[in-house]
Amino acid sequence: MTLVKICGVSDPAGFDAALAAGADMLGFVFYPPSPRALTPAAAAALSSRAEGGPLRVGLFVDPEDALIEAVLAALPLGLIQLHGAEDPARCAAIRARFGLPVMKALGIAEPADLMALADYAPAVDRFLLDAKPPPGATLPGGNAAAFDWRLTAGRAIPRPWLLAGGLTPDTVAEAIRQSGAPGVDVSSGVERARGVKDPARIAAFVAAARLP
Ligand SMILES: O=C(O)c1ccccc1N[C@@H]1O[C@H](COP(=O)(O)O)[C@@H](O)[C@H]1O
Repeated sequence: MTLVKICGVSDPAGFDAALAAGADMLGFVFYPPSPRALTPAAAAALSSRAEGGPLRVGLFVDPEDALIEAVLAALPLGLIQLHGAEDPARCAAIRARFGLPVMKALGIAEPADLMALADYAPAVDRFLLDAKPPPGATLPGGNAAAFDWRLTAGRAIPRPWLLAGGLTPDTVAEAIRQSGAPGVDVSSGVERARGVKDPARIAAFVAAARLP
């Protein structure tokens, strides 16, 4: 079954909808410039709405250790997503220091971009393959931009991976078919306004991703 991550959950309605829809992973953004950013305390309050359930993922962009420490003091995470310019050594250091699996996001626009996967593979547990930020974008992700899904078709990706970037309830099934992705991640495509999750779109996205 396709793994589904709903990212940028920032209010109770979005959290409850992702839970009810059966998402596998929930992403909390700890990157202040994002419209989806949470404080550690706000994320802890949201996360405590349910025991167990989806894996809680902390999304960071070139974080200082102190930020990760502050987040982990407030709530447990199951996975650290690194969505900045962290190199393999930094990924390995974060994984070792915090004893948590790491998912590295990489921007993909052309076949050559997939060559970086081999360098990162020993240092990380998962990959998230996203579009590169479009010109003028101020965030490194969460821009509703897609890359050519055929770039990963038939490619051996050296870690479990999620496809991200511009996915929506209407496109996710075709994206999975074209890319061969074993999992998907979405933020903008399940929002009714930038940074505001839409429960109906979350339900529709998870259902569409799980279609046979
Ligand atoms: O969502 C954000 O605000 C964000 C900020 C900084 C880095 C990454 C971010 N989001 C990640 O980007 C992917 C793709 O987003 P979208 O679906 O195209 O909007 C998202 O799944 C998050 O993992």
